[in-house]
Amino acid sequence: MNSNRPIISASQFDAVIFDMDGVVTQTAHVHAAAWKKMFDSYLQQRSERTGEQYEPFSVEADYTRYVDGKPRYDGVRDFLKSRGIELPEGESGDGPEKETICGLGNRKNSFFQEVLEEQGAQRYETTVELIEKLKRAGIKTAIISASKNARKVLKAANAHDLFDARVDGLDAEEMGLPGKPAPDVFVAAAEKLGAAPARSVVVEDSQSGVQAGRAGGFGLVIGVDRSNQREELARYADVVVEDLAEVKVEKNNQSSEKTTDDLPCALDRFNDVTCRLKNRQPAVFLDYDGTLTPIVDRPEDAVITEEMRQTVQDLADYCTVAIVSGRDRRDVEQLAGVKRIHYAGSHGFDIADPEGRTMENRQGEAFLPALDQAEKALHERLDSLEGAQVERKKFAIAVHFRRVPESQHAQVEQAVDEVLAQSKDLRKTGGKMIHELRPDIDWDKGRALRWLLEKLNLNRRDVVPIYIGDDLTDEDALREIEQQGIGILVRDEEARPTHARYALEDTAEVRIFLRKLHDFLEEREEEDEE
Ligand SMILES: O=P(O)(O)OC[C@H]1O[C@H](O[C@H]2O[C@H](CO)[C@@H](O)[C@H](O)[C@H]2O)[C@H](O)[C@@H](O)[C@@H]1O
Repeated sequence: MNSNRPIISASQFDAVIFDMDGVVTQTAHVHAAAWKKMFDSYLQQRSERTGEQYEPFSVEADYTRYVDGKPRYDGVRDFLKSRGIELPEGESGDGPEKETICGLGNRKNSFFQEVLEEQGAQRYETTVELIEKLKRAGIKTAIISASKNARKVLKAANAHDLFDARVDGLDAEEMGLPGKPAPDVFVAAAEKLGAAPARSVVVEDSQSGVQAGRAGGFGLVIGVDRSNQREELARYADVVVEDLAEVKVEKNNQSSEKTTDDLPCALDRFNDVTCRLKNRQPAVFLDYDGTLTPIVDRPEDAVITEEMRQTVQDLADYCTVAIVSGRDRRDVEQLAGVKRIHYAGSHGFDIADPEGRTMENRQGEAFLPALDQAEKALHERLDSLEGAQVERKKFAIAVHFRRVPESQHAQVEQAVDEVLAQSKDLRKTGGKMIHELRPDIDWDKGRALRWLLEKLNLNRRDVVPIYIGDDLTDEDALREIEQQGIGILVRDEEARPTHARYALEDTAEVRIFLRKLHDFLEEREEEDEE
């Protein structure tokens, strides 16, 4: 069993759509018995008439070879050919008594229905267990099938009551839906459940089925490999399992309830990350302080290690990378020293492209006079206070109190509040041992991230934004990509609510994660080139 099990999380998905045959029900033995009954009786009649002897239908040898998975009439034709028999095609309306390809096919179908009634069908109990877990997690389920016998099969397998919605062969005919690999039946099932395809999962055991799931823009496509076709399924599936017992279900951890302590480790779940990246490209957004460098006493001492710098630089060869910092853009550009990437400074008010050209985003300019005034007033009040540090960024001012004795922290805050009171254009935000004054407009790291995605034409289904950050201001960005992307928090000792999905413990783990991501993308590109 795969130790990196795929996860269906209620925070990410509203619905799961199951294919019937091979995923929920096991009807191969029913089909095999019906084929045998039909072919053997036909061969017997023919022998009596012609005097020729024919080898009867063998379930072991002939089923997979001539009829399994094939449209009904193709199966009849191919098996008869193996016995040296050729028959006219006939028409789909031919009665079961007719000696035509269609007639014998229809005879098999009526035997199938008889055998189904006599012997029943079986269901995969691990699939049923998964459906029950999904229900408990509040995730809706639907069943789809191309078969016009689906209702009978489900009833025979005692699986007819398991689902919230159904789109089978009869429904598809009535609705005029094309079959797989067209995605229409899956999309219709999602619609019946009131779920968007992007927030729905498709579970399929056939190649045309996973292809349909991918074509429909479903958020996750799980291939179930029942017949040794892992590679073929993996062409379109995000993940392939041998059995649905491998799939985990996570109940909804509403962001407001979820805390940093609840997050699984992004390194342990790296397989989930690569699953999300199947046929998609990441766009990586990185915070600086606390993420690429450990937090230190003085902001000017937060120097990136050469190893980290090189890792980010290498990653930038394979995907879009941006450093999104609260620092002044030029300051963080210099400290990070990574070339040919995007930089967003002052919490996203100041953005430059990989050539260092400022990107058009002029919202902060109007606030420069207010910031200049506030900077002056803060220096007047705080320069004499031991340990206090006023850090001017182009579009924000940080007041650091990490080195101020705790007994004087209130004094720092009071000074900041007094300066704030003098300006109607600024607002106060917090961070790690800092107070910040920023333009009082609806702009933050999250808005900047969205702006960059739009600007770089990365706001697409085949792009997965990944954001890594540690501070409160990073939550704006983590919230922005909560559904669409992968948010990773660099954890602190103290737990707090978060919009991240995974956690890393420190900057060393951030580097390992980024290196693994680089290696994954590099390997994938090499494989694509082969
Ligand atoms: O968005 P970021 O890149 O994480 O920037 C947030 C703030 O980081 C810096 O301050 C923090 O790191 C300092 C150095 O480790 C530390 O001394 C301070 O206590 C932290 O708050 C930076 O100086 C600020 O301008 C950024 O807003």
